[in-house]
Amino acid sequence: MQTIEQLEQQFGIPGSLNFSMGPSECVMINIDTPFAKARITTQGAQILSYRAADALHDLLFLSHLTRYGNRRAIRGGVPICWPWFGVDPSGSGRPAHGFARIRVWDVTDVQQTESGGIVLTLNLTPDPVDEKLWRCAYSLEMKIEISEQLKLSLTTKNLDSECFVISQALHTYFAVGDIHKTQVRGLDNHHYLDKVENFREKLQQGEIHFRGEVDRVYLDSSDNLFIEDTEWSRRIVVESAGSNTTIVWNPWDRVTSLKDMTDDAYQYFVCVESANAANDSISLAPGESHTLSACYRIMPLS
Ligand SMILES: O=P(O)(O)OC[C@H]1O[C@@H](O)[C@H](O)[C@@H](O)[C@@H]1O
Repeated sequence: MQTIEQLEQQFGIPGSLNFSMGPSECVMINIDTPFAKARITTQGAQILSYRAADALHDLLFLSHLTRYGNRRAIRGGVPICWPWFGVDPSGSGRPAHGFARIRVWDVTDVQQTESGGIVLTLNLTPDPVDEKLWRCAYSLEMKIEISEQLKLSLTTKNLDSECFVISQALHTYFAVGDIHKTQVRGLDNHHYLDKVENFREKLQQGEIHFRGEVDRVYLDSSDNLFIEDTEWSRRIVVESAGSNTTIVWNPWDRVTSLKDMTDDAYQYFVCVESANAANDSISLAPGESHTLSACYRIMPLS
């Protein structure tokens, strides 16, 4: 495992990027650019915070009660669900949303852009500890660009001699001022699987409002999405590529069953996840690769 000293020596940029030890020995990457401040942990290559220089609020929600540490899922920011999204598709009791979010990733590259942004690369490679969970050889790379936008891209490469199938998601927890005053636009007229009603297929009409638990897998959704938050007067633009599925999730009163969130936490976030899931799972032949990416921008709500 890379130590703080090694990381600092190899990748630190005085004044712009440093490494520190967070709770439960999670390595934190602290970034300060002219555009935004951000915090990322090598646990799950998870972005925990992104706050634009002139912004009053973080783009991302992070639970006060989240737990940290090896093989624990962090509640908030941008968890990476990989190599499967949701419950174990084989039904054999493997962890929900795969194992990428509970593993420590390696930092492999840091670049500063001409305008002062930062591009960070983290990699995950097979580890004997996960052999029982996933036998295929792969490489997984996450690139995170911190600039006036937050850009993410997750590339899976099949290094095996056999084909394999993945589903995946960038399970982003967007912070909102008040979920009651939030709507998601861009999914009008799209079919979705309603997980709250045992995956019944339904048709979205108009924008999504939140008045109770929402847990939906939108199919064939590749257009830009807009999270409009009147409490904070901001619109978040979500632009995805390599993805035809969007998950929209808010647990509402089911939050009380989640030990790593306070009972009122559901009021302050919505998950809008760029994904490949359901009929959009990705099959990769040996040597093939696939990139799932997302770009987030904040605009004033006029
Ligand atoms: O508690 P977890 O494993 O992080 O999952 C949170 C939620 O993640 C969403 O993506 C799923 O659609 C929900 O069904 C799930 O409850």
